[in-house]
Parts: sequence; C-alpha cells; structure tokens
Amino acid sequence: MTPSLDDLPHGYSVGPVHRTPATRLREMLNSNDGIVTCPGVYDGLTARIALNAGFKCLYMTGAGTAISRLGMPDLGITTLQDMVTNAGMIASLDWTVPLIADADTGYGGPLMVARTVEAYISAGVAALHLEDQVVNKRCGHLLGKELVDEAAYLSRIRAAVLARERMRAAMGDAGDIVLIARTDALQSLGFEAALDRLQKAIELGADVAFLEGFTSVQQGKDACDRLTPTPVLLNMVPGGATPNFTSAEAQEAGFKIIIFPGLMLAAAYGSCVAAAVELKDSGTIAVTEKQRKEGPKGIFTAVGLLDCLTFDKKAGGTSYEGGV
Ligand SMILES: C[C@](O)(C(=O)O)[C@H](CC(=O)O)C(=O)O
Repeated sequence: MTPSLDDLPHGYSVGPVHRTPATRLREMLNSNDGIVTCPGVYDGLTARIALNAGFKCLYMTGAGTAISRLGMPDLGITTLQDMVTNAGMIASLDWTVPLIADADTGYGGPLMVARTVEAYISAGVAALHLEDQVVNKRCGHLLGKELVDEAAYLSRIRAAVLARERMRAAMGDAGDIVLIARTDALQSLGFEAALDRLQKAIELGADVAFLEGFTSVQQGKDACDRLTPTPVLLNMVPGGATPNFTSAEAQEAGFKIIIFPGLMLAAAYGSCVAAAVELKDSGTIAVTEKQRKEGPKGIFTAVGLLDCLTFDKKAGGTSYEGGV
C-alpha cells in the first residue's frame, strides 16, 4: 500500500541486489509458488502504485505506452526508443521487481530485432514479448490483424535468441532476458497453426509462450497442455477476445503468468474523465480530507519522497535538512 510519511524509506537500504531481474523472473517461473500476476503499468506513477501494492512482477503495456507517451492508439506507432525509454525508467524504480515489457514486432527485420533485444537488456528489462503481426500492427484484441509468414516470424525469434547469446557471452547473467514468443495467428489461421508457430519458437529458444486472443477456457487449457513444460502467459483484456479469468482460474488452467495490461489505464481513464468533467462543470475541484491533511506530499510520498530525502542526506546533501 502507499507508504505513509512515517514509514522507513527502503531504496538503497534493502541491501545489495544479488540477482539480475531476468534471474529473479526465471526463479519465479521455475518455482512452485503459483502463477505470476502482473499488473499492467505504463508510467512512473502507475508503476509506483503497483510496487507499493506489493506486486512481485510488473508488465509494461505497449498499448498504455502508446496512449500515455504519444496520445495515440495501439496501432504500431511507438518506436523502439519510445518503448525502451519507458521500460528502462519503470524497471529502474525497483530493481528487485522484474519487469516484463511489450516489444511488439521487434520494430523491423532481424537486425532491428537484435537491436531491440540488446536495448531492452541494457535497460534492465527482465522479459520481452515478440509477436508475428506485420510492423503496422494493432492491439491483439482488434479485428483485421495481418501476420508475417512463419519464416519471417521465426527469423524474429532467431534474431532475439542470437542477440541474447551475444549479450550473455559478453556479460553473463546481466546479458540475460526471458524471451516470450507471442502469436496473433489464432484469429486468421486457427488454433493448430498458432500452436505450431509457438512450438517452433520454443524450439528456437523462446522461454515462454503467449497465445494472443484465445477465445475459450478450453482453448487456453489445451494450449497449456500442448506446450508444457514451457510456461504459458495469459493476457487478460476485459471485453477482449479471451473470456475473463481470475489469477487463480488461470493457474488452475495451467498458465504460469497472467498480465492485466489495461488495469491502470482503465482506472486512470475513468478517474481522469470524471475529474475533467467536474472542473469543466463546476469551475473547481473537490478537496478530500486526505489531500487537506497531506497536501502535495501525499502523492510525492507514493513516488519515493522519503527515499530521495534519505539518500540525499546520506550522500552529504543539505538541501532538505529543514524539511520539505
Ligand atoms: C498486451 C498488449 O500488447 C499491450 O499492449 O498491453 C495489448 C493489450 C491491449 O491493447 O489492450 C494486446 O495487444 O493485447
């Protein structure tokens, strides 16, 4: 939950980080601790809120990145730079909580996919997913998706695996990243063709499979059964193609990771629309009791105010000695 102004700061005081983000995620995937539940975050505030709530793994949504950074829909408009800058910032807020980040199509041919993988590794991202839509992609729960052929898709996966090998050879564990193969083929090619693409991606070295937009509980279970022992990710988009699953139901069906990409977006969208209407209609905004008590420090505390003050003091800074 949101730390109070009286809480002890953590940050550097949590001790040395012994494992890389990818190693931590691999441990979660290999453990019997159950499904990894990832709230979808898209900026510093939503990431902090998810961290304060105690989630052990985060998901950076590409749709949310397009919406929040560009004010644009999820239609393949974001570039590698938009995505990796956002992912690196989110990953850096707490290095002990791994970040899974959307990498769409990899943003070009094999050379560009390799560049994407190396950039995500350098940014400290624990895992990324790559899909088989054309570069002019769209949200996986929209109609009319177009695919690249299987050879082109597999060359994306091969490029990602090779780039990871190159980074691991240079840096060991710090060069690792968990590769998630996503296919959007179900909509146009059907279940067997989609599974075939995932199986081939796994043979090439993908660690996790992501069957986008499956349409029944049985299809989800069948995918998990057929792909075992490879962990399978479930993408929970309310109102999308996939029926609603709780984390427990997803685990029961055989999934190892569940992402809720629109979690924070939907909440922010609803609240911001209401706030805008309130100001437009009334010419002012209601001030809550909590706001009156805490002032702007309330939200600054949620995004690390105490850690910043403690860190500055420890480094010999004096700017905040008199309080803030
Ligand atoms: C998972 C996803 O790639 C995302 O960008 O978060 C999207 C989610 C969405 O658009 O709601 C997807 O293609 O499913």
